Amino acid sequence: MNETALREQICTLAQSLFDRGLTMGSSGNISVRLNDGWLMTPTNACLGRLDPARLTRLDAAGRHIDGDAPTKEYPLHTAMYAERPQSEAIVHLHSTHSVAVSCLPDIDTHDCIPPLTAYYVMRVGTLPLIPYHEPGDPAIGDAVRGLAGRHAAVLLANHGPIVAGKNLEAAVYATEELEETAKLHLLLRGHNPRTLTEAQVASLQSNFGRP
Ligand SMILES: O=C(O)[C@@H](O)C(=O)COP(=O)(O)O
Ligand SMILES: [Zn+2]
Repeated sequence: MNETALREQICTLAQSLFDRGLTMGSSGNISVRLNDGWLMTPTNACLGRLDPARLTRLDAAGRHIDGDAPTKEYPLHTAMYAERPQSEAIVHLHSTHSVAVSCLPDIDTHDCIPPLTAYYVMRVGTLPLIPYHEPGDPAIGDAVRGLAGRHAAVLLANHGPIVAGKNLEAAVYATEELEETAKLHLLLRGHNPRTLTEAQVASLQSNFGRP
């Protein structure tokens, strides 16, 4: 896809996420890798009303080339890309149920949501928790660096998910699946749900595992 088409795609998918209530106000940010840098959503922009011409372009060193000022989470996005050469896009939202899970005191920090459905395992896999950082804190890059190579999605404590994909559509689908599974997880708390077995998860990973 050329840069013009990528700009249009970012705005179209961002608006779709916003219109369906998957992030609110000016929360959330999206980026896409280019040959020589990245396109990112600007800071303080509403994902429902992005202008393709005002998206931020950063060069390969993370310098602001044109467009509005970048999302304050650009160090988080660039750290994740550095660990994931196979990923071409990243989505961060404040999707309500995922944020709710990120605030629970008793979650498994190595994998915040159990394997409830096959589609969740196929799209998201395991979901580690990154300790709380202030939004925009570049130190979060260090926390992500140890995990993002092995995990396409991580959950920021008391904040929300950040999800990488082989392209923007894949990152959006995975973020949506994470949110729906977070909702299921909260609905099922206290009901001792049957989860997929280790063998079932291993089979899904080998048949459908994400890069
Ligand atoms: O939670 C935050 O402040 C950021 O992670 C966010 O979601 C929106 O920040 P900008 O992308 O800088 O608008
Ligand atoms: Zn955020």
